[in-house]
Amino acid sequence: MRIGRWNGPDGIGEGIILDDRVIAFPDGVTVADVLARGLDEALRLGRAVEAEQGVPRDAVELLAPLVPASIRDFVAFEEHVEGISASVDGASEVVPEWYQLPTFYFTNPHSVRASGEVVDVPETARLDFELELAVVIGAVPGSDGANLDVEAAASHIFGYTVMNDWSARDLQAREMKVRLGPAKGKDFATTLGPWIVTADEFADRLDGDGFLPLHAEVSINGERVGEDRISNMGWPFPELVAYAARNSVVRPGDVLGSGTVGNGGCLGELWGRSGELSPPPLEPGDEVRMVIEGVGEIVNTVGQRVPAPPIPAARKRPRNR
Ligand SMILES: NC(=O)N[C@@H](O)C(=O)O
Repeated sequence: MRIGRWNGPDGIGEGIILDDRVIAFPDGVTVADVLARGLDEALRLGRAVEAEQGVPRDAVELLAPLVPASIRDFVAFEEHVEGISASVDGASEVVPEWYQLPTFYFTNPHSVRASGEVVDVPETARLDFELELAVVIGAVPGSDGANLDVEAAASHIFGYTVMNDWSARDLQAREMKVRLGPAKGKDFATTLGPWIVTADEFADRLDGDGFLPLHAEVSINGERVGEDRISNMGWPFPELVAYAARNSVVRPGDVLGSGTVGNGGCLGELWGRSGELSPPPLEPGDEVRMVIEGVGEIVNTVGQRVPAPPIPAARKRPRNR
C-alpha cells in the first residue's frame, strides 16, 4: 500500500495513493497517526477506504509523505565510501571502523522537501545529490523502541521511501576537518517521497540474507549518472534500525536513510574516483530524478543559491579561568 500526503481541492489530505486517485484515511486520521498505531492498523484503515472515489491524482500535488520525527542517515555502501573519501578527505580509503558497525549522522527533519519542489541551496560551488532508500519507523504493540535486537528492529520497519540527501561538498569538507558533522553541508534539504510503500509489499523481495535487491538509478537533466542495487549495502535495514536503537530509542516517524548507493549514487563518488569534477557540480535549473524499483520516483529542480547572513571568525581570546 502507498501512503502519503497531498495538497488538493480540500486542502491537505493524508491517506492512500492509488494509480488514479488519492483517498484520505477516515475521520481525519493522519500519516503520523497511522505510524503511531503501527503497520497492521494502517493496512486495515487503508483497506477500509480503498473502494472510495477519493480525489483524482492529477488534481492534487503530493507533499513529502511524512513530517519525520528525526532523520538518521547511514553510510552503508562500501563502494560509495571508497569514492567519497577521496573527494571529501583527499584519500580513498574504507577505514576498518566502517566494517565494524553501521555509522550514521542526524540530519534536519525541518528541511524535508517533496518530489516536484524547486530546492534552494546554500552558496556552494560543489552541490551534489545522494541517492538513497530510507525506511520509516512505525509503532509495534508492546515495544518501546529501545535497545532492539535485529528481529524486533525488523518489525519496526513500517515502509520505504526514496531519499535525496542533498549535499554541499565544499561546506561539508570544511566542517568535517573540524572532526564534527556533517551538518551545514547537508541540513538545508532532504527530499523524501513520493510516498511510503508499506513493508509488507517487500516481504517476498528480501534475499536469503535479508537484503533488498531493488534497482536504483539517478539521472541529471535526463542523463543517467548512477545505478546500483540496494542489496549492495553492508548491512540489511533491520541491522541499521537495531544500531539506531542501541542504548537509545527509535520512535514512530523516525526516518533512517541507507546511505548513498554506489556506482554513481552521488557526484562526489565519481569526482573522488576520477580526480576531476566530472560530471560537474549541480547548478540552478538542473533536474535530478531518482527511481527505486517498487518504491517510486522523486524529481526536483535545483533552485537558487541563497546568501546567508555573515558570522565572524572565532576571536582568539585569553584563556582566563
Ligand atoms: N549518507 C551518506 O552516504 N553520505 C555520506 O557518506 C556522504 O556525505 O557522502
